[in-house]
Amino acid sequence: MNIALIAHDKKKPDMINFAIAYTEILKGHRLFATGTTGKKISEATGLNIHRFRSGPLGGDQQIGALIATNEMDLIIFLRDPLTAQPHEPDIIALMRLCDVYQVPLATNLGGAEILIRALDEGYFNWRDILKENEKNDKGNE
Ligand SMILES: O=C(CO)COP(=O)(O)O
Repeated sequence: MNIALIAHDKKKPDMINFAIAYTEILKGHRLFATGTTGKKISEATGLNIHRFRSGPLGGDQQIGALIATNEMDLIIFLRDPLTAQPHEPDIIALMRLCDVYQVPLATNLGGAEILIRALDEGYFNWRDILKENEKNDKGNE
């Protein structure tokens, strides 16, 4: 599965602890992240992560573009609900696309824990079926 990991500055320690705790699960998947989040996670865990731009410089939109083509299967986005972000429209756009494409999204650690365990137990296999159907639909166009 393709997993995006994103955290606002005050949530980066939570994200790093999460990535350390679930390294064994995460390393079995393709990982993507916004710039600074990705750098910090790979420094802390050694995980191989494809890094996009930093969030305020377009990273959220880059990940959004992959959601729109159904190439993202899980988004863990530890948002800071108590600090204003200059790129709030990009954040809202990313979350909106998750809703458009039914992509599982966790915006806090509680949800992230549930989703990563569900992923590990195979509850995300429907994503493969969905992507396969989409490929077949395209082939029939
Ligand atoms: O701002 C972000 C998400 O909106 C995260 O960006 P960074 O990972 O570059 O800090």
